[in-house]
Amino acid sequence: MKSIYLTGFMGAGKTTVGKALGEYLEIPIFDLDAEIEKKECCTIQSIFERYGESYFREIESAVLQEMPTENTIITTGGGIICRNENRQFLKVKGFVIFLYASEEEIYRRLIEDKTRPLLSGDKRANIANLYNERLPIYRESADMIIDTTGKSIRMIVQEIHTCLDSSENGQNDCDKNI
Ligand SMILES: Nc1ncnc2c1ncn2[C@@H]1O[C@H](COP(=O)(O)OP(=O)(O)OP(=O)(O)O)[C@@H](O)[C@H]1O
Ligand SMILES: O=C(O)C1=C[C@@H](O)[C@@H](O)[C@H](O)C1
Ligand SMILES: [Mg+2]
Repeated sequence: MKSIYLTGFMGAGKTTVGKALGEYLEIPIFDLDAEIEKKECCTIQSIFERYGESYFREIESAVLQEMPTENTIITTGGGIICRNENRQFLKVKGFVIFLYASEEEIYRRLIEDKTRPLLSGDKRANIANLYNERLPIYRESADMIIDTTGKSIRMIVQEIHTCLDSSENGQNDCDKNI
């Protein structure tokens, strides 16, 4: 089985859902942000502060390509779909599940968060700008879309499981209209 890559905006729940999905499906899981921090011995925030976003994006692409491409769940960072190189990699190597959440819900989930460098400053405006810019790209690069808005982690995991089953049977009608 090709590895499953969870994509979506910051706060969509990739890391949280991915961990629960890995436990449920008994599949190993890697979180790209955590792998980057391990490799650089440094938090994402410090990487941005010390070296800037473009350096971070280089490391992110390199780490993406180091991850197992079979029988694994990879929870990506919210910006993985920004680079064409990454989108091509995901398209060829993986099965991509876009975890959607409404902009309002993203804001609610991240209201107290101080760890995401791209949201420092005017959080509401930064979310709005990035969200509108990225939403079509998440959609286009997805093999499956799951709406997480207002759902518990358990519900989302079960929905993904059901959708994966129907996708294996040649059907994929999960949240196509988002
Ligand atoms: N379905 C959900 N319902 C309520 N809260 C959620 C849900 N999913 C995630 N959260 C909360 O939102 C916050 C962000 O979740 P998480 O870190 O998993 O997002 P992420 O998609 O991995 O973000 P990033 O792109 O920055 O890595 C956490 O506090 C998490 O508990
Ligand atoms: O959406 C983004 O661009 C990011 C999301 C996080 O997962 C981290 O990868 C980093 O904060 C950048
Ligand atoms: Mg995450």
